[in-house]
Amino acid sequence: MSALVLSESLGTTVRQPLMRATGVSKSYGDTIGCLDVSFTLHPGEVIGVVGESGSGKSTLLNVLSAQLPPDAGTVEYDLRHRGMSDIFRLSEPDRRRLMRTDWGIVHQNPRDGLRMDVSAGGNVGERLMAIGARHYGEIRAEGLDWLAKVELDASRVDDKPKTFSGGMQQRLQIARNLVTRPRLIFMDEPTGGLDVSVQARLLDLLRGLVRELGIAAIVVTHDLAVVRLLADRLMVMRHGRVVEEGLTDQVLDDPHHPYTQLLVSSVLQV
Ligand SMILES: Nc1ncnc2c1ncn2[C@@H]1O[C@H](COP(=O)(O)OP(=O)(O)OP(=O)(O)O)[C@@H](O)[C@H]1O
Repeated sequence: MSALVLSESLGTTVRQPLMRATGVSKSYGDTIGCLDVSFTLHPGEVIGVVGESGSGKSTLLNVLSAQLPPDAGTVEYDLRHRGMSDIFRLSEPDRRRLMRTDWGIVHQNPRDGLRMDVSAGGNVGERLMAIGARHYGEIRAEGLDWLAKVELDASRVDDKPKTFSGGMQQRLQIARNLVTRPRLIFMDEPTGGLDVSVQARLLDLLRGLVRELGIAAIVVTHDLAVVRLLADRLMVMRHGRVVEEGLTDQVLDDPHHPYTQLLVSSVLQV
């Protein structure tokens, strides 16, 4: 009997999953996006999804974040007042509320996650208003607090993100996502397209915030350095399937599947 089942039968505390994917598959005509993916994510846990271009990472992330319905399989999420629920069986307003209040999505391109014609403070503040905040002074104070957390100068609060550098935009996108204290964030290549030195600082910042706030995250990247730093667990994808999974350090230091061995060795050769 597994430890989990044993503890359940003994009535002791069992960690409730935050998200559970079961047999998730999605194809585009004859092309496989992802195939039969199953995993469980616990509160505060960070899972990295790696694999080469076209392996199905973005497809999986889009299904998990309710942006793309799967052809088969289920994605369940621990809703605050309803417990584990299939996200694709929720009504549209319920799903929108979940995405607005409990989830965040950090896009690779900050332009996809920010409103470029709204001030930096407004970008953060409007997320608070979307969950019911109304007091202007408090919203502005919280906005300034979050700009400081992501190391943006308070003097830029009224500037529009289109006047920011790529790294600054990405930090603002992170503030906009985290200000509502989501329980889960989805990140697609969060440091893609940034200079190496900017990437390192951003990763440090992200890691600190995710740990401090105890947020769970699913991070999709082809960059093993990103998951080494951020992820507790790894899933390695190839041709839409998960070919290997486990604790990040274990998978990267002692890869079992030949494809993972190739991925790891190709990075070491660089
Ligand atoms: N909208 C689409 N229409 C048709 N095929 C698609 C579509 N999106 C993805 N695919 C195909 O599905 C497969 C998986 O693509 P996906 O974008 O999920 O991979 P990925 O690992 O995220 O790649 P990348 O790292 O390049 O973003 C690929 O063969 C891709 O060509």
